[in-house]
Amino acid sequence: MKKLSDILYKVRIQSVNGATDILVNDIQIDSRKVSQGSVFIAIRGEKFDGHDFIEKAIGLGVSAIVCEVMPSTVLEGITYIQVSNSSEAAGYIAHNFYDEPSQKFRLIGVTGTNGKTTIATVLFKLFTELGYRCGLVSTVENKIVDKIIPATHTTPDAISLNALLHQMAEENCSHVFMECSSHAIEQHRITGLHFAGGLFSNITHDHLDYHKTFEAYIKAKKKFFDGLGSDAFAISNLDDKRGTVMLQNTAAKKYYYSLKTIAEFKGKILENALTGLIMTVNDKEVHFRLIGEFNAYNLLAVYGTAICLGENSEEVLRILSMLNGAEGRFDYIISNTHNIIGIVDYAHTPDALENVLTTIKKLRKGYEHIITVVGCGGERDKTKRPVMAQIACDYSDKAIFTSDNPRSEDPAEILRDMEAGLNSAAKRKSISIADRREAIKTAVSLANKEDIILLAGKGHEKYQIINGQYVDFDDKETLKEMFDLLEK
Ligand SMILES: CC(=O)N[C@H]1[C@@H](OP(=O)(O)OP(=O)(O)OC[C@H]2O[C@@H](n3ccc(=O)[nH]c3=O)[C@H](O)[C@@H]2O)O[C@H](CO)[C@@H](O)[C@@H]1O[C@H](C)C(=O)N[C@@H](C)C(=O)N[C@H](CCC(=O)O)C(=O)O
Ligand SMILES: Nc1ncnc2c1ncn2[C@@H]1O[C@H](COP(=O)(O)OP(=O)(O)OP(=O)(O)O)[C@@H](O)[C@H]1O
Ligand SMILES: N[C@H](CCC[C@H](N)C(=O)O)C(=O)O
Ligand SMILES: [Mg+2]
Repeated sequence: MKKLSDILYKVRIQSVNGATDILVNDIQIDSRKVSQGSVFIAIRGEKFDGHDFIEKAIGLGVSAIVCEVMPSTVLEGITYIQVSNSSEAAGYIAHNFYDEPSQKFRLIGVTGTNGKTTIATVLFKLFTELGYRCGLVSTVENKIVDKIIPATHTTPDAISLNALLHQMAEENCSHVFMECSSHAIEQHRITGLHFAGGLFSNITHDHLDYHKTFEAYIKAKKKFFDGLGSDAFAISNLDDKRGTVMLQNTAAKKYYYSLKTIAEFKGKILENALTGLIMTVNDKEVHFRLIGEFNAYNLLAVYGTAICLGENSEEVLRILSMLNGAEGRFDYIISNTHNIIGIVDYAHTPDALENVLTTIKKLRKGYEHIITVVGCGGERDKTKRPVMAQIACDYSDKAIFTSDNPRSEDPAEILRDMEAGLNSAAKRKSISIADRREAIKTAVSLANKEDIILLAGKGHEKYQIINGQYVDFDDKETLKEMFDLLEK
């Protein structure tokens, strides 16, 4: 139970109708979840306007309403708080309601188009190895020390997020590493949180269906750094065109990492192979298990964070050199006798697919063939289908088109969309096999010694959504199974 007036701390209130010294036992942004004694915060969304559900929420017994527009009739016994921005209010209210969890540990936020999951996960692993009790909020999963809590979003809504952070505080976590998606920043899911540090990876064209323009997308990311306090640190990528703009107006102490120029955290790649990266980090030579230039950046971001958090440089590099990356992010296995390299990657956009295939091309010795297995999700942007199919063919010797969560769509129809518009060279290189298991089996059977197979799009996912049903499926396990068959 909390006193309503206490949880309104920092909220920009415009008017109040009713008593604020009442006790409330729950806060909700969804009218379907309210109960007796809840506070219902009405938010205008993409599909619905929470204000339309105020009456329904009152019917279910809520004690207070937080809204931007007062309803035309206000009821006796209900407290109405009119605020200038309900989403922002939800951020503050949730943080207050859950006892300001972010004040109880060091919270580090990671933002950028690519690399968030990798950076946050590697930080979690590093600090766990250093002996701390840690929390993780990420696309793949949320973790409280060793307990896994399934993730529904990259960054959950303000209420779920603060409830999760509260549990982390209860479990005595000292460090929490969290991905901050641009959607989350824009929708105030992280408003009210106290960050000890913020990290920027990079920014490329993405999510423009939501943010509309690239400038708006950049602004959304920058807002995160603008909101950091003077007691925080901010670490940015100096090699990214927007790296300095991100930190332009932050009150936090600024640091940069770079592979190209002088920076606080400076790296230089000495060797970049499928067996790992050899690079210098502030002049110290280290071998890492993570591969690819992009991971050299991720490692510098992680290293910089550890130093800003006061850790010992030698110890940090020693542990980092032993760590693997995040599940399903350039995750690879090698078949025993034939040395076929199988890479599982979450690349599910044209940009990410091109990125991962370019990296593979750079890392291979030259003679190995690349076989790519890829599909496109149902009920998702249809324009990416032919583009991803063409990219797969352009960068591979053979492409196998298959299913990646057709959801309610006909898999054959999605495959036809992928095939449409392929140039003739691409057509010759590609085949379509709707069953993903069969597609992987075919890829393995087509591979010669030391060839490289890329399974793109599903990464860490443990399911395939077909006809709206979740069916167990795991790219990496399936690949292992096929490799084992090969050995027999
Ligand atoms: C586009 C987007 O981000 N949508 C998020 C947004 O939903 P919305 O704006 O559509 O909300 P809405 O359905 O219109 O409803 C408005 C309000 O009315 C309420 N409502 C609605 C119906 C009802 O009966 N009663 C009721 O009270 C809703 O609870 C909500 O508060 O607010 C919801 C609650 O916080 C989110 O769950 C939802 O995420 C949707 C499911 C989603 O797919 N989001 C993706 C795009 C997303 O957030 N992705 C990023 C990662 C992106 C990346 O980097 O890849 C993430 O952080 O996960
Ligand atoms: N620093 C980086 N720069 C460019 N690409 C990267 C970087 N780090 C990882 N990648 C690649 O980008 C993709 C996404 O990586 P990751 O999951 O770490 O990022 P993310 O920002 O969490 O993405 P998402 O928004 O999809 O959750 C992967 O395909 C990975 O191979
Ligand atoms: N956050 C993305 C992930 C897509 C992953 C891919 N495997 C698919 O299902 O299309 C989405 O839901 O659009
Ligand atoms: Mg992520």
